Amino acid sequence: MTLLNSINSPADLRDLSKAQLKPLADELRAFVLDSVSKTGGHLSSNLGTVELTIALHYVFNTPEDRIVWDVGHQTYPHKILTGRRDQMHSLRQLNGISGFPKRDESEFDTFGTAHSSTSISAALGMAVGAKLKGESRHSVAVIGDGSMTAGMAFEALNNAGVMEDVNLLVILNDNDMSISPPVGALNRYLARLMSGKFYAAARNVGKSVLPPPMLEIAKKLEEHAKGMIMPATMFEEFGFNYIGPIDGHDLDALIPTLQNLKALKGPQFLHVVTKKGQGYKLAEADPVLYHGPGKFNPAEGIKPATATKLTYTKVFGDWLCDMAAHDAQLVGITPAMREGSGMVEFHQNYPDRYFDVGIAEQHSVTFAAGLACEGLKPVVAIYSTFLQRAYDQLIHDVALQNLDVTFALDRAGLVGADGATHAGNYDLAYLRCIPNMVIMAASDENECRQMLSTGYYYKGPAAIRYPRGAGIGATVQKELSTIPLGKGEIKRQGQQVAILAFGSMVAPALQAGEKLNATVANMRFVKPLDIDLLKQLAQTHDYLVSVEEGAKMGGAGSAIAEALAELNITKPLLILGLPDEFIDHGDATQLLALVGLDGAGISKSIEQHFSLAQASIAEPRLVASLGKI
Ligand SMILES: Cc1ncc(C[n+]2csc(CCOP(=O)(O)OP(=O)(O)O)c2C)c(N)n1
Ligand SMILES: CC(=O)[C@@H](O)[C@H](O)COP(=O)(O)O
Ligand SMILES: [Mg+2]
Repeated sequence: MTLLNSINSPADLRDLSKAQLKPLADELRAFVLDSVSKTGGHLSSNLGTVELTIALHYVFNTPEDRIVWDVGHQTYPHKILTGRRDQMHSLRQLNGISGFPKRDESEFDTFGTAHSSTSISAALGMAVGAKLKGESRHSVAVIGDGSMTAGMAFEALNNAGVMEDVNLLVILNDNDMSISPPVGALNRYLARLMSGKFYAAARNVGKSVLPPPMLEIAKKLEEHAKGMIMPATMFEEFGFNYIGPIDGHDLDALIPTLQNLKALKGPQFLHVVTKKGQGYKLAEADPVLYHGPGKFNPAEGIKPATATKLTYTKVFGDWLCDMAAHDAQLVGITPAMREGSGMVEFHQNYPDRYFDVGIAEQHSVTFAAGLACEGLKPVVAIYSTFLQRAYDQLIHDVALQNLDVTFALDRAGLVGADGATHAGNYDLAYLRCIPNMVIMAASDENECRQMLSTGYYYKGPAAIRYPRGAGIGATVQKELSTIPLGKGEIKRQGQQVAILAFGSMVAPALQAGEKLNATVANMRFVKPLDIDLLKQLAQTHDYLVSVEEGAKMGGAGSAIAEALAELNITKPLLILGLPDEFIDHGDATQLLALVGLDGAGISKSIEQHFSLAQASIAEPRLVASLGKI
């Protein structure tokens, strides 16, 4: 690893000869594979951006020139070349480096990303910022073909295409893959562009050898010629100078092309073609499996899992198939997360009722609204964090019209290795204030299935939230039974303290309940809240505690506080949940313990808050004066 070890910043890279870049790429690719196999993380996309990363840092004067990586799951080569090689072992772990670009991690991470399709907007902002400040630096957005499908990318193209004198380069990294195979008309269009490869390649050869003044003339001639022999590309119609497609693994093509593009003014568009998983045969053959693997042995590849625990995602996927068999009106929608949302089987079994709409969360929700208008029963399977993108659609298109759409909200709460960008911490707060919404939080696998049926049969918008990964190991019944709307249940009867727990917090609340001899209620519904149960618990206990795996501000605890105020009940209430700060990556169990949301943390908070340690829990009268109904 001699070359790679000598690169501690892109300045070192720029000291290398062009001949050294290919061997460097080989070392970098081997390093990425070795490193990800030890930590887990996004693999296929990173193997595919090795040469592009080298070429960008070689040609552009980073960090003065800005590179904005879309999503940022493909930035491991970038991290390695920008001084973080020795920290890769800590990737996505507590106190380690992030799996995505982060502005406070490195000056080379010009923009924090992880939710897709933001790069062109951000790079355009930087390009206009440079222009307004009289600076001549370049801004480059690198966006994948999957991420290109989102409306936001087109909003940015639309804006950028009329800015004639900005130093903006958009690079489309086309590997003909999203996480799963790409979908939609854009994908079909890009394939058509690829089939015009010969013409495009011929153009590029001319462009890559000509000096800038000649290039301008060549461009004019080419435009003239194109007008006669073939239509301009869509990107040219948007006002960009389109170059490509070129081979994104060929440094001899990438470097001169980037050098030439750097010399041109105005919005430039480079279409590069790469292979997801490049250089590691197993990932090339199955880029889906190797998109975001856990640890594995690269010599053997990922082994089929033996007797893995049932995940909530699988509970949803099974329920979807069963409900689809039961009700022909059911249609399932995913914004580009077929595997992550557990919809592979549904896709296989019900191809005509399965809709992968691409990375288009906003569209997915309004599309569901339209289907509901026609009497169909749409189920939108979406990660809690990605539903944030479709907030107006949820309010304006679904809830306001009280349309019958079921939202299966996966990855609710802390997600672990992906960190703050992907944490589903806000759904309870942002959903709760929307009229007509029913909101449920599953405390175990069987309840998740029951809640999905309950939400499905509720005639209006309903959301069921459940966490990433496995549950507590509850047996899932086969029938499609429901639970009574707006009704919680008491799981443990204690005294003095009543813990009102939501979803994933029921299990640790029960542990705390054992320690404190507290009553524990599984509230089940954040909306409608079980007011009768709340009143009963307030009447029979001295202290109330709410606990949720979500932002404390505006969440389920706030709902309880509001309800108590409306009922004119004065009772000490401790609200436990996630603090008002972004929580970085790390193991989810570890993170929950750190924020005090494990059994020990919950009981400790209760003891401290109500000074229960000093006052014996067996003698409740000693502390009862703190509050009364
Ligand atoms: C708004 C949003 N929706 C969904 C995702 C999940 N996601 C992450 S990467 C990805 C596929 C992106 O495809 P592409 O941009 O082509 O990159 P590739 O994985 O092919 O390198 C998806 C759907 C996301 N990060 N952001
Ligand atoms: C980059 C991205 O957004 C996805 O790849 C995400 O990391 C998947 O998360 P899960 O592993 O929870 O499905
Ligand atoms: Mg792609």
